[in-house]
Amino acid sequence: MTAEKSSQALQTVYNIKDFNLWYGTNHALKNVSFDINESEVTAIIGPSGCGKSTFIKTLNLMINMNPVVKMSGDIVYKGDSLLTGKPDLVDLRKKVGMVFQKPNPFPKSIYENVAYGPRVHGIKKKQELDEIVEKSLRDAVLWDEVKDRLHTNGMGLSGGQQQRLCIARALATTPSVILMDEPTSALDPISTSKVEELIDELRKKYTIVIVTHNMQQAARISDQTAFFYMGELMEIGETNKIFTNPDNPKTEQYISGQFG
Ligand SMILES: Nc1ncnc2c1ncn2[C@@H]1O[C@H](COP(=O)(O)OP(=O)(O)OP(=O)(O)O)[C@@H](O)[C@H]1O
Repeated sequence: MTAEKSSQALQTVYNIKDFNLWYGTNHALKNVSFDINESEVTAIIGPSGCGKSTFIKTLNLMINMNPVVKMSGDIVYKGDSLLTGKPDLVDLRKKVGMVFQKPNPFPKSIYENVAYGPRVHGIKKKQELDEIVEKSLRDAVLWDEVKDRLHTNGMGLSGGQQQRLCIARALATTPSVILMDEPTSALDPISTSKVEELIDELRKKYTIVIVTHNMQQAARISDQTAFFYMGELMEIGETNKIFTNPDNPKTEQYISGQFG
């Protein structure tokens, strides 16, 4: 957390209130409450099965694709309830982009991967699409590597480049939030550090929520860290504090590698 950020009043992007989620009878998230602020990186950490992926998939309601899921409490996104309101899912996913664990470019050209979202949202003019593609690829720090081969297949890029292409694809619809579910776990160390540098750039303009198993990564890149354990939010706080002086003994045990 940078000093200048902590001194500003940050807007709340998500207000999560007493949120519960069940897969059938499996109570996967229990009474989770916390806020996610604009222009911050929030890291979600915790052992396997604690509900990290489930939680991040609720933030753009991707979780609704699973018919056995039931939810209670609320997740309020910029003042609108995602549970009791009637959110327009196309619009929500335009504003809340998502990047997954394994890079998943479409089997199309680099250009088409990035232009796809804006086209779906009604942008047809070639010049406008060209500008969006260039800007998104620049913002994803991929432009220089691909500008001479925009019309070759995105699947032909390296894993790390593919992940930055997926980030460019998410940026192309001008979201305000980017959700990242273990975005570097399939990448080599060099690609990982490139994506981490990119996250450090993106934090200036976007609110980022990242699930990670890598605690050094959470400590390096996030402003606040939420530690989940068996579906409960055990502790949330400023990242420095969570990693140096957590309040909850379970957090201490997890970050010191005693389980997980
Ligand atoms: N599609 C699903 N159907 C039924 N239960 C599920 C489903 N997805 C997850 N669960 C259950 O919900 C709980 C939380 O799983 P989730 O995948 O969110 O944890 P996680 O912390 O992301 O784990 P990992 O770190 O291993 O990815 C687990 O008990 C899991 O078995």
